[in-house]
This record gives sequence, structure tokens and C-alpha cells, in this order.
Amino acid sequence: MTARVIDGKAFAANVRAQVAAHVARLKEEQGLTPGLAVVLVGEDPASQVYVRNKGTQTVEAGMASFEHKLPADTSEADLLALVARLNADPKVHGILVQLPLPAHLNSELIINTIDPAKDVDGFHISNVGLLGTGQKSMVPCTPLGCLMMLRDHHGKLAGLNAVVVGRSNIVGKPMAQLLLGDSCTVTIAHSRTKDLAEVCRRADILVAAVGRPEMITGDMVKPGATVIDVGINRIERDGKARLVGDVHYESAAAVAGAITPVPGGVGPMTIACLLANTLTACCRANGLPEPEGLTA
Ligand SMILES: Nc1nc2c(c(=O)[nH]1)N[C@@H](CN(C=O)c1ccc(C(=O)N[C@@H](CCC(=O)O)C(=O)O)cc1)CN2
Repeated sequence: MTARVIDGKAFAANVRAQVAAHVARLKEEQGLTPGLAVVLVGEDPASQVYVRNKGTQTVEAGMASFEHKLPADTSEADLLALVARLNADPKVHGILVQLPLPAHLNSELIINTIDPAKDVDGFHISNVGLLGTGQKSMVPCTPLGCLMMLRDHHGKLAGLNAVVVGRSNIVGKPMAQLLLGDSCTVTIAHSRTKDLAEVCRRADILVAAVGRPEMITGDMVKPGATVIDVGINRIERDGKARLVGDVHYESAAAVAGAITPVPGGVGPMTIACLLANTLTACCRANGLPEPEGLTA
């Protein structure tokens, strides 16, 4: 079997086009422009690229983009004061603090200072609790993107066996909650899971989010399964820099029914879903109906 390749780049472009169409209607009918504030502390090269792409795609969708670039030695008090200003700013419907933050800053404290209604990353403890109890929340962008692609590929997910490899707060745990919300039978596996290969082979849906290059190999994949690769690992091979996922693509694609590539799979969906969340936050803040198909 050769797997169908799920084209995240094309999927994300479609999500962004839907967001842009909603934004145009909001402007025309309500005189509203959704606004996203992105805060970057320091000069991590990958984060700089992600923040630049977020700003560009926000503007392309017709929304207002507010970028705040702060030096690496910014104090916690100054960062908290900026978050407080953004919380109070009516032009800002979504706030995102780019991670990772420099080590001297308490990420948890800063994220939990964001107004939960503006927490378009879905990392605030209130949103984590709401998602965990099946209530309306802001949903983390990467798992939301994975869910959208899975729903599109499978139609209904109810009753499918899903295995999520990885237990991070940003991807693994919310991914498991979302799959449970769609009535999958969910297993969360991790580095200390006994006989990981056997657990993975039970999965109709296998989500790899462990942060270890090419750890999930074809022998760990059930024939016909859908494999979602969340990993983004920069490695060197044959003297060349390469980007690989947590899945060994060639061996897994030979067994799977469908698979996301790296790059061009889950990654582009992260920013597309950030735009979708900003639109959702703007609609909720103004008591308007939420955009269909762009939320969990
Ligand atoms: N506050 C947040 N910080 C971080 C998040 C997040 O969701 N919120 N996620 C990641 C980084 N990230 C967005 O911030 C992100 C990662 C990857 C991509 C992407 O499009 N990847 C491409 C490859 C790009 C490359 O060459 O590096 C792909 O997979 O095709 C977009 C956004 C950590 N921080």
C-alpha cells in the first residue's frame, strides 16, 4: 500500500481563505476587524520566522496584526505589563506569546495572565480545563489543525482507535482530548510506554508528537492507518541540514492509508488555526455566531 499524502499546505491555504471570507463579511456587516497581537521575546531564529509568518498571514486574511518584539533580557514585570495592556485593548481579540520564552521568564505565569477569551493559543489553564471537561474553549492551534485534517479524511471519527504518542501540554494532551471529544477510543503513549510498537499498531489514527526524529517506523503502523506527524526536527544527514518529522516517512507511507509529510503537513495548519481562533475570539467577544467548520 502507498499512503495518500495529506497536503497540509493546501489544507491550510483553504482554511486561511475561509477565515479571510469571514473577516471580509465581519468588516462589511459589523464594521469589525479582528486583531491579533503576537509577542516575541529574544531572537530565537525559528521563532523569528514563525512570528514573521504569523504577521504576514494575519494581514493577508484582512485582520489587524500587532507585533511586539522585546529584547531577550526583558523583565517578567515588563512582559506582564504588556500582556495587561493587550488584555485591556479592545482592538486586540487574540494574544499569543511565542514559545519558548527565555529561561528567566516564567512561561506558565505569563500565559495564565492572558485574558482566557483572548488566549488564541488555548494554553491558559482555564481553556485547558474547559477543553478537558468538553466545554467551549479556545483550542490549541496544532491539535486543532490535526483534528480538521482527520475529520476531512475520515468524515466521522467515532469509534476509531486513536493513539497519541507524546504527552506535552501543547500537543499530546489537547490532541487526546479533542479525539475523545469526537468519540475515538484514545490511548496516550510516551517514552516509557511498554511495547510502544504493539500499542501503535492498534491505532486507526496514529499521532506522533514525541519530538524524536523518525522514531515511529513502518513496523509500528497498522496497515491502512492514518498517520499524523506533528514533529519538526532539524537534523544533519549526508552533511546537509534536513527537516524531518517524528515518523520515518518512507517506511510508514508504505504501510499507512494516509500520512502527513514534514514539511508541508501539520506545520502550516498551526498558523491557519491561529487565524481561525482569532476570528472565533472576535466573534465571541461581540456576541456573534462562530464561524462554522473553523472550531472544534
Ligand atoms: N505560542 C506558541 N508558540 C509555539 C507554537 C504555538 O502554537 N504557539 N508552536 C511552535 C511553532 N510554530 C508556531 O508558533 C510553528 C511551527 C511550525 C510551522 C510550520 O509551518 N512548519 C513548516 C516548516 C517550517 C520550517 O521550515 O521550519 C512545516 O512543517 O511545513 C508553523 C508554526 C512552537 N512555538
